[in-house]
Amino acid sequence: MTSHELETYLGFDLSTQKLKAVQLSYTLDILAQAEVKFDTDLQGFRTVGGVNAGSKKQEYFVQPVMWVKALDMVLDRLIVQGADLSTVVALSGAAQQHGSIYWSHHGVHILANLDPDKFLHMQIDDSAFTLTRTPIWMDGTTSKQCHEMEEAIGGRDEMVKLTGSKCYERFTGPQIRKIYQQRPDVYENTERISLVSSFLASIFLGDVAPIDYSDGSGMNLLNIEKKIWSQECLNACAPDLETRLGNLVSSTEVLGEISQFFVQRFNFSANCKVIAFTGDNPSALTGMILDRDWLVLSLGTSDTVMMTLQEPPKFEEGHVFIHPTDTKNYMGMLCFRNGSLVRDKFKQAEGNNSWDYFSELLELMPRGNFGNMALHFMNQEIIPNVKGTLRWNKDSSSSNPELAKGIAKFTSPQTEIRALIEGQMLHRRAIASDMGFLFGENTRILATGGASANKSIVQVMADVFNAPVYVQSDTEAALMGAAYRAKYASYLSDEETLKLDPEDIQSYYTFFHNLLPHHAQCTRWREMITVLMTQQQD
Ligand SMILES: Nc1ncnc2c1ncn2[C@@H]1O[C@H](COP(=O)(O)OP(=O)(O)O)[C@@H](O)[C@H]1O
Ligand SMILES: O=C(CO)[C@@H](O)[C@H](O)COP(=O)(O)O
Repeated sequence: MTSHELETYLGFDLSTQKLKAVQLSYTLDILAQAEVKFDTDLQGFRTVGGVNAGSKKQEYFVQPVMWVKALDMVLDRLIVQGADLSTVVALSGAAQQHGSIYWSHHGVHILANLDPDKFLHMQIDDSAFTLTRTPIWMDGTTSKQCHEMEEAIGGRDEMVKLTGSKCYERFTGPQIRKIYQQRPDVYENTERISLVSSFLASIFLGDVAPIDYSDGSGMNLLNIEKKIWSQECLNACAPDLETRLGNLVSSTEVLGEISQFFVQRFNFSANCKVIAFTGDNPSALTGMILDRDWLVLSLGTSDTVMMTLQEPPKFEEGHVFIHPTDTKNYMGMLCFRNGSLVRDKFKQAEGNNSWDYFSELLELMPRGNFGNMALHFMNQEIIPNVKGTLRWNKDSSSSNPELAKGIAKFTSPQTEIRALIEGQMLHRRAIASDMGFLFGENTRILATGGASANKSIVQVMADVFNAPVYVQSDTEAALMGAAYRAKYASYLSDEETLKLDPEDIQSYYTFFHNLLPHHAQCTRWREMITVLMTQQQD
């Protein structure tokens, strides 16, 4: 074994409910894994689903000290699992997007002066933060600030054009503005502001870490075409913000070497590199190792679509982030609220509360459902912003008053179920196309999330998207993506790579395919993938 082959990589994912860690070998096999669940492992913080609800409607926060304590624990658990951290050459991480952490002057000082004889949480305690209850992505209390920021820069279209998203309540810019307006003392005393991802990176680095382009795209503050902070948006948010945010970096940037604290307490090598941390959604895209032809369709509680785009679309209701591994490209993300919860309701109402029976009914009807169609937005949908149900049949046309009214109900449960699933898939396809995804011969769909276990639903997906569908059962793409980026960033910063002509430096996608040539598409997941469908004939 060469000395290179002994190298390992570490990835972290600080998601809403838990902190996870994985150590990968040189050949990307899992050596050790550990996790800390906030609700059960850190009960003192009284979280439900990883968060604390505030006294106001839509108010959600977390005490950042809980995350610090979770880091102490997850590293201990990794070691108990047999992890030898002295072999880690690079580490990176992912975290829930949009949350903001407010460092005090003391906090920044403490980061650089950690004592290896003490736990992290005994040093990075409440006094490290000017705000001890940090707003997270679930918080929806900033409608006023969203409106003000859009107004200030010339309207919603301008916000979408500059930052890739209209102002959303959970996005960091409106959240920071709320703190500036409602807690001016806190804002004044805040030395630096981190995202959850850069907060975690900061602890490893022993210094406040820069925000990366991809996660920074979820703030309504970053000009995604120029890859710089947008002065218009900063001005619309809060004064003297740029110095508090610091520089931006690419998501594969080497930030520096790990802090001495970790060398002495956990036996890391002093040369271990800390790579920029990013948001969990961009990190999930890197964990799947997909090229441009792939569309990810996650069928979880809500349905989420992710894609790579060459141009930033001016699309009001989606999110456009700078791509995490190819900064010339963009990542498009669409969220649909009426996903599994609607499918669950139909399973109960029409399918005897059984997925098997639901699937039988779905398969009873042919593709196209004899022209019977439906769209069910039981909750207010995000795209389009509507609520309600519309059913129609092959005789309905725009001149037909039945279309406007909608048909009350189809006559058979199988027609209902087929109309629901075909309607959902057609809707996702149409919006992905509006966002700029180019469907073609090479299109591949990667299905994930709870409902991707249902082969009848996946079959409809293949029919509607007219493309092969692959099912990914592993749900830890964000975590794996973090460890993969650690490896790729090590390659990019390796002396041999730095000598290469820029043309000869491998892209992220090529790098992983060359590394694991026996793995076809979706390298790391191959053993879990079943090709369920090839192209369908009409
Ligand atoms: N066999 C199945 N067929 C269709 N849907 C399923 C099946 N099994 C689970 N689901 C759906 O998966 C959903 C949960 O998906 P999951 O990805 O675990 O959610 P989360 O968003 O919480 O991660 C459930 O609400 C359920 O509707
Ligand atoms: O707000 C968003 C994306 O815009 C969420 O997806 C968060 O990034 C939280 O992710 P999880 O921890 O729940 O996976």
